[in-house]
Amino acid sequence: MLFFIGLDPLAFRPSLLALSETQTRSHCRNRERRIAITVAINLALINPSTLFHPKSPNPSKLRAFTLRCSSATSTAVTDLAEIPWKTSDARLVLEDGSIWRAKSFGASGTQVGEVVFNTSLTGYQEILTDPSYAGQFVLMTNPHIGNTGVNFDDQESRQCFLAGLVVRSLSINTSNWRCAETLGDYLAERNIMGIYDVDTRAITRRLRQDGSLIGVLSTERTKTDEELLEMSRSWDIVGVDLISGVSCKAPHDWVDKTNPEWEFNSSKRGGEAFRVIAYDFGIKHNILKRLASYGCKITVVPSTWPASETLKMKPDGVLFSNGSGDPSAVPYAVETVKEIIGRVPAFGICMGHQLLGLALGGKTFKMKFGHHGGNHPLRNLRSGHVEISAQNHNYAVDSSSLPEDVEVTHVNLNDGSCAGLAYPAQNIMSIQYHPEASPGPHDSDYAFKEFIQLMKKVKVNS
Ligand SMILES: NC(=O)CC[C@H](N)C(=O)O
Repeated sequence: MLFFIGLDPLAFRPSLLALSETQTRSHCRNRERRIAITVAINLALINPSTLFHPKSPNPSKLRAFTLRCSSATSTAVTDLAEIPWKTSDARLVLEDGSIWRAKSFGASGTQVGEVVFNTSLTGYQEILTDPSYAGQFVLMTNPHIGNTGVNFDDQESRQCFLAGLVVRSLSINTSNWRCAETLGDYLAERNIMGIYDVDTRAITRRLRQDGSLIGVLSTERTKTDEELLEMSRSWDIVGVDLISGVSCKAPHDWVDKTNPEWEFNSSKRGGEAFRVIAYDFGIKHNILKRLASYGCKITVVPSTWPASETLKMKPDGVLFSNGSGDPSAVPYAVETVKEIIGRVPAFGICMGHQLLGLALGGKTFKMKFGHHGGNHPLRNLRSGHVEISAQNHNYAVDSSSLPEDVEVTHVNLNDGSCAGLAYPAQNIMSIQYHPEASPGPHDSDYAFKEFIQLMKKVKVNS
């Protein structure tokens, strides 16, 4: 390990830095130019006498190393994702009147959305491409984001639907062998705004205290704070149909292109085949991948696909997917669910769970700040087991509004909210969280197996 006083490339101030020499050498060899640039900047700007090597202080060795890094990267200086000395050029104006100055990355412009915080430590790319985040700014509580760049295999849908990304510290280095481009470039190409160097802890505390807030993100100097505040106060996400903007436009068969190397628990592939119709309210690819892995042949249909057409296709089961926005704002989807349940086994995930709750006669409500992250504990009330789950929702089913014969199967252990339902008489099961995770722990993967067993039971008895 190398310790030295150097220039913190993010804060642009001298700090005590630590680098693994072996790691840094291998980064240089493996064309990881950005970390080499950081090393070169830091080492070039300091007096070798301030270097401290715990094992063998050897300034000449370090100077030689500096030169190697500098020459390896001398043409790459303009490649830096963001220049560290950039000053704030963006504002996040929240509806409560607070103004947060930040630095921009990705796209520029002005964008309105609901600010939510996500506590996942990893998986920012899956989060960016989860359609359930449509209309929302995702604030990552993990302070360091962007260090693995992005690749094109980990996307959860065809595009980024979220309103923007808020991070504390944007990594100027990308270090991962799968990295295809930097996070900043990826967002800019998709016209998604991002900000960094903003106090994400303070914003998170505010959201926890006051609940989710609408905000406006802007890089436009011509817009006054008052104009942006007015914009945030005249926009709302409640009661808006967001699923029609994220759903596919036509039915299509899911072709699983997953490289088996990346597949979680692929041993079940090739088993008994079940024909599943998956309603796309903003479906994540990993739900389809997991179903395929359990032996399902899947046709994905748009959110407006008539129930009568689905029933004509004679599926073994229907999946109601995750999706964006307020479930009570899409009565047409609730009607479709009502027409299907009782005729075919049904499985609802997140938005699908909420729509099933409404179709069964229950009510949904908006939570204070929702659940977004990969560390939510819940209890399976049937088995008594506790699972750590991946969650992403702002609405929930009100357990007390459900008819008596609907069973609450899972409960969130943080706030006691309804995390799962079953209505055995109609072969219905649903969960508020994400058994496919991505990102997140795989404790709940067994839910797919239970859906398979439900379809199998009905198939055998029919
Ligand atoms: N992931 C989801 O399906 C989200 C469900 C719903 N849009 C909510 O925020 O509660």
